[in-house]
Amino acid sequence: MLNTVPDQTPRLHVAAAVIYSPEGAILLARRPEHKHQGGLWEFPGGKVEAGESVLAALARELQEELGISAIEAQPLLQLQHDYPDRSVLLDVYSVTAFQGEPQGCEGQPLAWVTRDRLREYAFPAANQPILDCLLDSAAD
Ligand SMILES: Nc1nc2c([nH]c(=O)n2[C@H]2C[C@H](O)[C@@H](COP(=O)(O)OP(=O)(O)OP(=O)(O)O)O2)c(=O)[nH]1
Ligand SMILES: [Mg+2]
Repeated sequence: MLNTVPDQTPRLHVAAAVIYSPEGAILLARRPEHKHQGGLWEFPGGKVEAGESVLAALARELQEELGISAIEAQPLLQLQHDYPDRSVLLDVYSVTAFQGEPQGCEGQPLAWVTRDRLREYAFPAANQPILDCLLDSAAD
């Protein structure tokens, strides 16, 4: 008999931020080795909790992971990616103003990177459309 149970892996909803310094550099954080996609560089953020808005999740994650308060955030892009072990929906925002000095509150290394050097960092596979977007952008 055919297995008629639909293959529906729940998709993990994640809010992530492309955070700009006043000089236009972008903040990257290195994921801890033991986590999913560990050791790779990411745009800070994390899981949207049940009943939470994406912007509230973004603000909460930036506070928890970096100790900063987002002041201005604009939607940049939304993308889906299926890893062998997990499916994600990344909701990516540009954060162009924030309060506080970002710190790796969870011990994660941080790097301020100019757009022309983004290619030197290893990202999770899901991030390719974000990088394409940032590298294609003719803005500033
Ligand atoms: N924050 C972030 N997550 C990303 C990026 N690219 C990418 O594939 N992901 C994936 C990795 C993870 O599977 C998921 C984020 O989940 P996470 O485990 O970091 O979530 P979290 O910050 O809430 O962490 P935790 O409390 O569950 O430990 O999204 C990215 O650029 N930024
Ligand atoms: Mg996170």
